[in-house]
Amino acid sequence: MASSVDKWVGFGSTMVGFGLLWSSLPERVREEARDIITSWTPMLASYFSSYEQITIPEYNDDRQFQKNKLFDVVATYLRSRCMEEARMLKAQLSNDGREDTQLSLDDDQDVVDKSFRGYPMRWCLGTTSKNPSNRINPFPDEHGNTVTRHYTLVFRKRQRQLVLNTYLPSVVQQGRVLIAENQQRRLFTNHNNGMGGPQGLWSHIPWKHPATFDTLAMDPVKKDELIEDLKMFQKGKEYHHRVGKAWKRGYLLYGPPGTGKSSLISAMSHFLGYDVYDLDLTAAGTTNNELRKLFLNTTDRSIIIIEDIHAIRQDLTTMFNDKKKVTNGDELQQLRLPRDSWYERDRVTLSGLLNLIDGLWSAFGGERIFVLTTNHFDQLDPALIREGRMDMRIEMSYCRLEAFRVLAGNYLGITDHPSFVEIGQLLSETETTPAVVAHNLMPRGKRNAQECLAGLVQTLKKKKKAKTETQTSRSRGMSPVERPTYNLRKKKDGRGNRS
Ligand SMILES: Nc1ncnc2c1ncn2[C@@H]1O[C@H](COP(=O)(O)OP(=O)(O)OP(=O)(O)O)[C@@H](O)[C@H]1O
Ligand SMILES: [Mg+2]
Repeated sequence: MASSVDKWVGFGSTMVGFGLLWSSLPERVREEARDIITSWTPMLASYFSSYEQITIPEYNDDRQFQKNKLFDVVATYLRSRCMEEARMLKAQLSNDGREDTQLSLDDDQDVVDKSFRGYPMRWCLGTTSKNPSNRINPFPDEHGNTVTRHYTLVFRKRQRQLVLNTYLPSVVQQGRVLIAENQQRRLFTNHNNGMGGPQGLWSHIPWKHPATFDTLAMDPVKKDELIEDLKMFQKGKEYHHRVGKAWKRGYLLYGPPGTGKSSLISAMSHFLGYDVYDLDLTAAGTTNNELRKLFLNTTDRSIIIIEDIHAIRQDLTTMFNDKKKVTNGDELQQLRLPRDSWYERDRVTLSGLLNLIDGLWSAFGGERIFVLTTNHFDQLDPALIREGRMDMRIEMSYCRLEAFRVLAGNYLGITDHPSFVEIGQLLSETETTPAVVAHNLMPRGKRNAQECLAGLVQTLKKKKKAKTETQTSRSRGMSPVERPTYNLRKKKDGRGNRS
């Protein structure tokens, strides 16, 4: 039996023989052999290794430098789950207008996510330096190469199916929720932004409206019902898919000015973590075609609002009806509309709008909410509000005691006071909007809570008196404007005599 020393001697002479053979080969053959060995090495290594890896590059493709959304989702997930054990961190101010410091992993930092059923998932943030394939090179290193970052997830081979089917989808889901929670909401508008190109269809500013469901004064039953509905909608991806319905929902908010329709939209946006798109159909140049483009350029998880829909309906219907009457250029001139735009396809029409809300186009993307608002429910076209198109109609009405308690809590920090009984009674006898109540509760100068409440009582009493007077004049068949004139005449005639 050969000793171990003999084995090593045999191995050494084989290697020497191989070395001599290698050096006797021509340079070209050696280069080719080197290339083949280099290309086979990772394959062989992965064949024998018990680990696998998935790489998530920061950019989808180095020609366009389009950001890979998954990269941001993973970064956010790791930031919240695995930061504690990381030794090398980077800090920056968040770029959404807030002043928070944001920590993230530094390049080449490894972390292990232990939250997945006890299986260690190793993540590493690495960098790649490549020769740019074209002239665009936004991130050059000192050699002119393109430097980009990527996350690598390393896991055991036998966990492959588990990672692909369960772990990664859960990282994506949690990362998206965290992004939504942390992100500053944005308010988009299509109104006269004056910017060209597809990026310019919408311009946006940070969404700063402070109203939330906690500060919103409305019927508590209706509020709870709406919150439940929103929760169901958010969780409804599977459901909508199963029943073959686009994952979208329509809400119609109606009620007098100052009853909180816009405040409710703000509360919905904060609750869901969605951006808001304020779609102004009367903005210059908005046509059916433009409307589709605008819609295609909204993101998932967004609220698309169309305010004062009753006014839009009138515009649309008027245009639609007038079109049938118009036969020549002179009539177009009379209507003062540009000649070129006087074709249905060049205008926003009711059918164009309905197609967007409920037709084929509405199925584009997912998790979108349409909110239409109006002060004149009775003027709406039935087609616009038919069942199924607007899933929920929410009436925002005048302020009553329950809603008042919320406002008193917001503005004065109190939820009960002896004057609440009288205020509740006066509110039920008048048509007072939450906006008017809120205005009266605003501490002006050195007014304390007691004085604010007393001021509100005075305002409500005046409103009640005015209402009673109006009702009395109506019952006598006179308008309140006529009454003073009548009284004057009654006092004196033209010559100064009493009549
Ligand atoms: N229900 C409410 N809860 C809390 N605050 C309210 C409510 N309604 C009105 N307000 C107060 O009045 C202001 C105006 O309300 P908001 O803009 O939401 O009314 P709106 O119904 O959208 O009115 P409009 O029909 O004129 O657009 C709000 O900024 C808020 O201060
Ligand atoms: Mg409003």
